[in-house]
Amino acid sequence: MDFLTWLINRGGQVHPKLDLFYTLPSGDRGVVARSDIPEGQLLLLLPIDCAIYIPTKEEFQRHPDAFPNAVQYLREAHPGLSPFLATTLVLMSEMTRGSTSPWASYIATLPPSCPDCLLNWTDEEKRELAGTSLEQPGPDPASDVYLRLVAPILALRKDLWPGLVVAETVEADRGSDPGLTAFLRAAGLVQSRAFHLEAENWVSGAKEISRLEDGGTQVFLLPGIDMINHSHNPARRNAHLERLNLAQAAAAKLLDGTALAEAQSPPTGVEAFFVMRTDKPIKAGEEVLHTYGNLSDAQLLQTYGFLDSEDDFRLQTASGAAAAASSEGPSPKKRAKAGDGGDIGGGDAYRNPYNAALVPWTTVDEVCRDLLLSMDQNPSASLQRAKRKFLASAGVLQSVAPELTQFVLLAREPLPDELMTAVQVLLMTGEEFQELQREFGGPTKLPAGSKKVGKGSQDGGTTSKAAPLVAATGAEEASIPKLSLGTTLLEEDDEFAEMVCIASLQILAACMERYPTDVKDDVRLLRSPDCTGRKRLAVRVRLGEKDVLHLAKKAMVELMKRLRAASAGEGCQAEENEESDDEVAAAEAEGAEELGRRRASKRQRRGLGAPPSEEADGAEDDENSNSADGSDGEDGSDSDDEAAHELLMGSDDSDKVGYGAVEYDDGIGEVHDRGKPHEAPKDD
Ligand SMILES: C[S@@+](CC[C@H](N)C(=O)[O-])C[C@H]1O[C@@H](n2cnc3c(N)ncnc32)[C@H](O)[C@@H]1O
Repeated sequence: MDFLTWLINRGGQVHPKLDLFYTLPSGDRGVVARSDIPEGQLLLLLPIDCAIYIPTKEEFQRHPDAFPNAVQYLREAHPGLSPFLATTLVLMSEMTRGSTSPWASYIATLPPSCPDCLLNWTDEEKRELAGTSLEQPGPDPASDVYLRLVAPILALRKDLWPGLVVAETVEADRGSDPGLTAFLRAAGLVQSRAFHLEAENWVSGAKEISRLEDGGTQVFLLPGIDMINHSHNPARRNAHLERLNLAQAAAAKLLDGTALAEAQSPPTGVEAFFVMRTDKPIKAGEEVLHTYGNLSDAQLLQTYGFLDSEDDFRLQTASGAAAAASSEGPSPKKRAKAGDGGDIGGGDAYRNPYNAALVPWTTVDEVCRDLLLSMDQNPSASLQRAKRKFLASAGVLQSVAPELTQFVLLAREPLPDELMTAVQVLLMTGEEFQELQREFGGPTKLPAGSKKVGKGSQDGGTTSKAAPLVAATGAEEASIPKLSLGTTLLEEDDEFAEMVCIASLQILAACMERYPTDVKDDVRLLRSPDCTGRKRLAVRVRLGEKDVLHLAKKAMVELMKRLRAASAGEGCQAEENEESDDEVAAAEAEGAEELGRRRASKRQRRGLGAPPSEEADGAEDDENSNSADGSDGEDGSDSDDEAAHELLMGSDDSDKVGYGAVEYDDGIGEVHDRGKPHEAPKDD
């Protein structure tokens, strides 16, 4: 049966003017309007029983027979399996059932593979990603997950995956193992095509909804709807996806004329609908596009195997022409100086505003310790431990395995407050740290007068004056307040501020060093006509990360200049200053020893949050400057009854895989760890 007939027989709808399987000039497939389609029109409607997904316990208990046998088995025998892996196994099951599968018509529409997904990259190709957040040290994660988690399940219930030969070891040649080959194809398809209910995604900053009770975000393979491509560019996007319950769909008269409307009662399990509608008029020949989320280049590459068009990310020109995507570009004067193209890359520069760079806690810790050592301070191991524990309990580091925390720097927020807070705490003397702990009063007690704020709406806390001491984690429901030092202490103590700025610049420099190529090499490569395919994708990912580090460095220099100006009483506006690489370099080269000598005489700083006082400074000069050891430092909308859910695409198991994996360790899902103490800025 052809796909459209299958869909309509099952109560689905497709706009008659849509070509679902159009071959685009790029060779990829996409959905295109055959003739003009007005705004607000229904493009596709899909009853939920057409989707392949793992139901919640409640959904499953309501209609256990409405789901395929593989779903029943996995729900009952492997409830702890990540939704990503479980959905992959269900898809594999339907694929191996061939024409007997109720999804055979859908499966026939699927591409043979997701060509550039990282799962398909050779080791040599992956080496181009060295130093980036996509670098995968250690064994191939897909083969590892297959052997560890998937193969034993396949072997136990051969009837659910008929005809699949399961090897006990993975051959060096991946292609020679049919079980692994089938798994890689299904995993790539789920990764590049599945939707989750609203991104619980640090890049988009969206809310967490629709999770399975064992953790992990539900993912849905949505036949037909998954033919629609992504665009990051709001000017090109023209459609969006919603999930409606039965009453909502009926009220909107969406079911009129469908097989469902004629049925006396809907088939069991059909309690929701996925609906794709036009946001604006679509012209004949135009491609239907929606967004898979506000994703960094690394996320797009890892999950979907492509990057957005460079044209969509072109930075503003000196003449002031609007950038397609960047919401905050440098001033025209600065752009002109940078070659009309922004920070790195010269005149042809572009920037994905959702790009990110990761700064590992271990680098932050090491740089701060080395800086203190160079200043003749030797922070004891117990003080270091106490600080780490405190930062974890105060929400600055992830609570599970805080040492695996990676701070997320975004192009739009290059100096996250969590990083600045961590650096400040690490550079505090033992007395200062004790005082901070006393004032903070532990992770659940707010100091009097402090207030909870959602950080996402702030300016990133990097240059804001007198940031509140305690900020909530950003989510409305967050109950644990989070330590946020802002720049108050830096404004009060210029030498401490210098230490923090120098350490931060050294941290950024250390992160830049982990890439085997420098920015100039990458820019040169991108300009070369030979840099195509996967190599170009890799170069763009690493250049995007370096760009974020570079932005962070610039922001740090701005902060340093502003603090120095404020300290000198000039009231100078840092924004007006023209920074240069020389100044950045000079800031980095600042002698820590000299700073240490100056600071040693003022070790006992005034109380946290207290107003600056000359007497206090004078008194401090006579105090013993040795640091003491610190004390221990212990010291929705998922309901079907609600309005339509916004949906974003993605096999969002990312809090379970990749960095700092906690509950699941699939190792092959998305790259970014939601456990990171980072709250992304809201989408525009
Ligand atoms: C959900 S599928 C979309 C349908 C897909 N084009 C097909 O032929 O089946 C996602 C995949 O489409 C491709 N894709 C989507 N948006 C794209 C874009 N803006 N540029 C390039 N490829 C894109 C990528 O291969 C991605 O993994």
